[in-house]
Amino acid sequence: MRTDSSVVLAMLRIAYRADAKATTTVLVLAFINAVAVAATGLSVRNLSNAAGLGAERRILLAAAIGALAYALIASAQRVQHNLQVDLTERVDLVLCQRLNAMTAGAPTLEHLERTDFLDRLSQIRSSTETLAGACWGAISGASSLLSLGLSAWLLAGVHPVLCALVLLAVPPLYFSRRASALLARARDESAEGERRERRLHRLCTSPGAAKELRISGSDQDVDRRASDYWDGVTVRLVRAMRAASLWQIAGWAGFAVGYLAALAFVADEVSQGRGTPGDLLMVASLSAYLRTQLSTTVTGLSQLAEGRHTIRHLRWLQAHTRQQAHRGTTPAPERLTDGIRLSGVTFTYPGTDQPVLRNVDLHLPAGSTVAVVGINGAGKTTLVKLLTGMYEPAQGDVLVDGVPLREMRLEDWRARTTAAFQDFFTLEGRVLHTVGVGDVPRVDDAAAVGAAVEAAQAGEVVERLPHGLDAMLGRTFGGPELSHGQWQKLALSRALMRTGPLLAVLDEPTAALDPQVEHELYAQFTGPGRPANSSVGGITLLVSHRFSTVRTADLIVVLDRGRVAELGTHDELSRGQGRYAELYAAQSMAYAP
Ligand SMILES: Nc1ncnc2c1ncn2[C@@H]1O[C@H](COP(=O)(O)OP(=O)(O)OP(=O)(O)O)[C@@H](O)[C@H]1O
Repeated sequence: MRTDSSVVLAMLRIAYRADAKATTTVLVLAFINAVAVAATGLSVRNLSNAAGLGAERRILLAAAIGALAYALIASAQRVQHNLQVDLTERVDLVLCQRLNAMTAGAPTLEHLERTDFLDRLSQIRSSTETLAGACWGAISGASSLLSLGLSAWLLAGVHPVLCALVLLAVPPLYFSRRASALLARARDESAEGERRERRLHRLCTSPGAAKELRISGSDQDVDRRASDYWDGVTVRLVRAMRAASLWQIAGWAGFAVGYLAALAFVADEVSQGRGTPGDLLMVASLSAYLRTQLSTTVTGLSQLAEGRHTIRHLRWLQAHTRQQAHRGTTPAPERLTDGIRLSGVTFTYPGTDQPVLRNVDLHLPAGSTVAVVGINGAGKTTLVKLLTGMYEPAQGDVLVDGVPLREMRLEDWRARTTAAFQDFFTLEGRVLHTVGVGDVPRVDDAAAVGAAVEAAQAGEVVERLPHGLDAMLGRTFGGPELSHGQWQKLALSRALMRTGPLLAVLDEPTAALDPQVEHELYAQFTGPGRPANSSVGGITLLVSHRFSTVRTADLIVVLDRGRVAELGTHDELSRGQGRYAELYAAQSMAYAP
């Protein structure tokens, strides 16, 4: 009950802020509607009784009240409906904005990789409109209950037993509640299947994946698997809907029996001379309205139940993101003197039980270029995620000049870092913007963007475009589509936009580039043209599988199954008998004549 009222109040508050006049009008109209229904019943009775007596003035008065009540019901309902539709859209927009702010504003990545978070998010996304409309459902329900009360009072005037007609509301209301609970449970249980179905069907329709799927002939297989999930979801939902309909039919059947019994009872009373034909007409008229009112109440309550269900998910998301909030307050340093240290860092991804990094102790000296190497799944990217504050270690600390990252203002630290990843994103639109967002304050600074493009050896990509930095990119924006490698060059340019970062991460940012460009870029990243300026003690961290490209780094870290297996310069490590020497020899052999 408390949840119901809090849903209604929360939605009303948003609607009132969006349009105070419209919200107040809806509330007033709902009240008018409730009173007008009782007035029609009263008018029918008086009209019939006065006609029997031939009292002209009473007939006129009753007819005038009836006409006014009918007119009010018809017009108030229409206006109320139109206002509600408009307000629902506006509340829906506010809810979507809040949802986006909540998911995009969370400082870490954890929530985006948790399936329970994503399932709830997708359920809310598909129900924001219902949630936004839940308060109108409740208001219509309240208005109907008021008119129900007034009708009961009028019916009691005919015969006290007729008060019991109000009890006819109980079966439809009770059974509709059960039906709503059934549907909500089925939707929750279908969330996982829906997520998998969407993922697989998206795969079938994305051009990137479609190439491989067509060649291997597995498109039909993936489509069939997606369809199996779809069928599973549909069967479950249809079954729940059928059961819910049966509950609702049972409720209305109870109402119909009671309605007929009431009419028969009053007809009998009239035939025995204990009532007037007007009484019979009023009972028939009020009972018909009663059914409409009840139907509105049932729909309103179902909407409210769905809204309650959605808001529970919403509150869960809010609590989760609040819990994730980064509480660090220490400003990031202007320059590094000691560097970054990992002290006893252990990390396990949420929802898994195997640590990916285990008890890592590591010092990345200020002003150095550090290369991280290791086989697939060794934990290189995970290390990068911890250094950039995307996750917090379960144990141990990441210390920036002695200050734990969890105590530092994360937005400060992020403003002093830059990164390019192997799985970069393609931001379609103007080239200037695609690259410039790497340093938002200078997003429109053509000179800065031009310099970053040159540093990433992407000048040739831009020169070929019809309007250079002003050209539009991507089919969505009516521009040309670039090759994967060309997009990667622009992504690298984006990462080189920030000047003087304290940490510059290059996590396999050249995987799609030709070997010559890759070699030149790595020579630049480990030489004087490194992205992190050594005058502020900036650290350049390179992640690579190609040992030949990282040999000039000041320090090489070899990760193996989440542990630091070796540490040193290329000369030191290649002279030894360890993993680095072994992998380096294997790669060199592959290139030997
Ligand atoms: N979001 C995630 N949730 C759960 N486990 C993950 C997640 N991301 C990575 N892992 C696991 O963590 C381990 C290390 O992954 P990571 O991406 O850090 O390796 P890597 O050394 O960068 O590999 P690669 O060279 O293939 O890029 C892998 O075993 C992987 O399965």
